[in-house]
Amino acid sequence: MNTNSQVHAMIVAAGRGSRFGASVPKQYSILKGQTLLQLSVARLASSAYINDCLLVIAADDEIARTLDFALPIHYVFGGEERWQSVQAGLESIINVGANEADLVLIHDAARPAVSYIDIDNVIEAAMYEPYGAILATPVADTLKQAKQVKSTSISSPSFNDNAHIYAERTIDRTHMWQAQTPQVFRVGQLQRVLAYIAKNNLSITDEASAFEHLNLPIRLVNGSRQNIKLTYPDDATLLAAILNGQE
Ligand SMILES: Nc1ccn([C@@H]2O[C@H](COP(=O)(O)OP(=O)(O)OP(=O)(O)O)[C@@H](O)[C@H]2O)c(=O)n1
Ligand SMILES: C[C@](O)(CO)[C@H](O)COP(=O)(O)O
Repeated sequence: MNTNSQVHAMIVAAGRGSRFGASVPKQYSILKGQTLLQLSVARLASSAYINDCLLVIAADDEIARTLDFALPIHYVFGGEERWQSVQAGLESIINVGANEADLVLIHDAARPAVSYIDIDNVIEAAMYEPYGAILATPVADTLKQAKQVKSTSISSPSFNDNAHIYAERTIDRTHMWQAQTPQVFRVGQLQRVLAYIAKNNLSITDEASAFEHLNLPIRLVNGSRQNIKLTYPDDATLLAAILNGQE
């Protein structure tokens, strides 16, 4: 196993942040005086394995290039789906000479609280893997599978008058983990599995899923529960508290 592979880092930042609902894409929300994107680049910069970073941005992004970053930056335009943004970034990395056995690290711009320890842990784990490794954390809460039921009773004003959500069943959480980023893969292997996703018109929400479609093993590295993704409005308060606590 090539345990001294070069690491090519990319941050995916081409999303719209629709669930967060801000006036600008959430990666440009300000916390502790910087955008989430700048904070996430700074976290990658804390790793000795990472010396520059590819930013995958939207074609109409007018903010990224106005910002200062803690690493030398290159840019590429993303796609409609997150995995297509990753694929665009990967093709750019390959086009500038990445080897098949090199490692590519993919991180969400929306996860600025990742620790350098976790970054180095997942990189070092991937160096001993033929396909890759991702940060993840065991599910802590009881998991419910939900179902929507049209309401027949007098609806409470706080509920949608047409339907309520009910618990259908509980999912055994014994072996359930929540995936995070960074996710780190062999360049050539990620290129192959994303081509499979595209060819078969499949939908995935993380790159590890593409390997799972082909029954290829991706190692889970236990990461901090502080590595949350800014997704919904009330995540901002939690993320600010986490960042303050990490000082
Ligand atoms: N087509 C896309 C979609 C998402 N992302 C990036 O992937 C990360 C995680 O995705 P998510 O949290 O879903 O971000 P958004 O897609 O922006 O959020 P939403 O689904 O609420 O619109 C974010 O940093 C986002 O910028 C991307 O680069 N390209
Ligand atoms: C990649 C990811 O952050 C792992 O949990 C997550 O899948 C991103 O999903 P999103 O719907 O694009 O936020």
